[in-house]
Amino acid sequence: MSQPFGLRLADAMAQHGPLCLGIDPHSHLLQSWGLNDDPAGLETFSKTVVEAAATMVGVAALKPQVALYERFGAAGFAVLEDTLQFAHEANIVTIADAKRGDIGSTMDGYAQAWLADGSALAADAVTLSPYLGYESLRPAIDVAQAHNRGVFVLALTSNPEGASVQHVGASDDSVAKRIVDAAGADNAHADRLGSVGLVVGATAIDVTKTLNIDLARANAPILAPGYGSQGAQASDIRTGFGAAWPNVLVNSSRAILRAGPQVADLKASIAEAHKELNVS
Ligand SMILES: O=C(O)c1cc(=O)[nH]c(=O)n1[C@@H]1O[C@H](COP(=O)(O)O)[C@@H](O)[C@H]1O
Repeated sequence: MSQPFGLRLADAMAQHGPLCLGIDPHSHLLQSWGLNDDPAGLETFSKTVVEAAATMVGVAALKPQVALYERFGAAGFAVLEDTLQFAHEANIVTIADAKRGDIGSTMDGYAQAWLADGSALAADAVTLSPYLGYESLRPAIDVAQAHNRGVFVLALTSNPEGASVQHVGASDDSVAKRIVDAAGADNAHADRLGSVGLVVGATAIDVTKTLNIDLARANAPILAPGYGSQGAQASDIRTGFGAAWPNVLVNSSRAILRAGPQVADLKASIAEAHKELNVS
């Protein structure tokens, strides 16, 4: 990769808008597409989604959900490798949603798998969980920077259970605020947009105000899941993120994927989300 991840993502968002399409091959979706819930079905599903995204304007990034490949063991990982490669050849930014987090010494192993050149599983970025301590992620942040790749660190997740950990510390010193500040420090010297991203659920935007979190200052790409199936509305997301909105990548998975299996129907569903989210 010749440019830092943050710049590459900013370019993709300038070209395509703020939509990230999640590739979440749930068993029930494979079934509704008329596919078997097996590695062959997984492959057809994944390739169809990449094909739809690759042949239109509107998808800034693809985010395969690793757990839904991992459930098929080695065969699932082989399909994930091919899917990442297919997206790469189509010039689409990829985010492996693996939510990894470990003590520093073994975190490097995950970093080598998801972020190092030459690894078949390497994506443009990977999601990370900082709940063993933000600094335990340092090996992955370093590998990402060295290879012009990126990370998205969970700060305020879209699920209701996240509050019991992430809101601790209340208004001025919450756990989530510390994560956002730490990412901001890592992005301080980046041009335009840093490569240490944050995950802030589209369903959790209001909390950023009660916790006095200034997302725009972090200079971070912000992955915002929760649009579509989890109920967040496009206009509320745009308003809610305020000054940080230009950095926000809004994920939608099931709400778009259920339009399949025809590529044309998927494209229509992507176009609808793109239109809803796009301010221009
Ligand atoms: O890291 C994520 O992508 C993520 C973080 C979060 O807080 N909430 C969340 O829903 N996600 C992921 O985003 C996707 C949401 O899928 P849909 O609800 O089907 O749009 C799933 O792959 C989730 O694992």
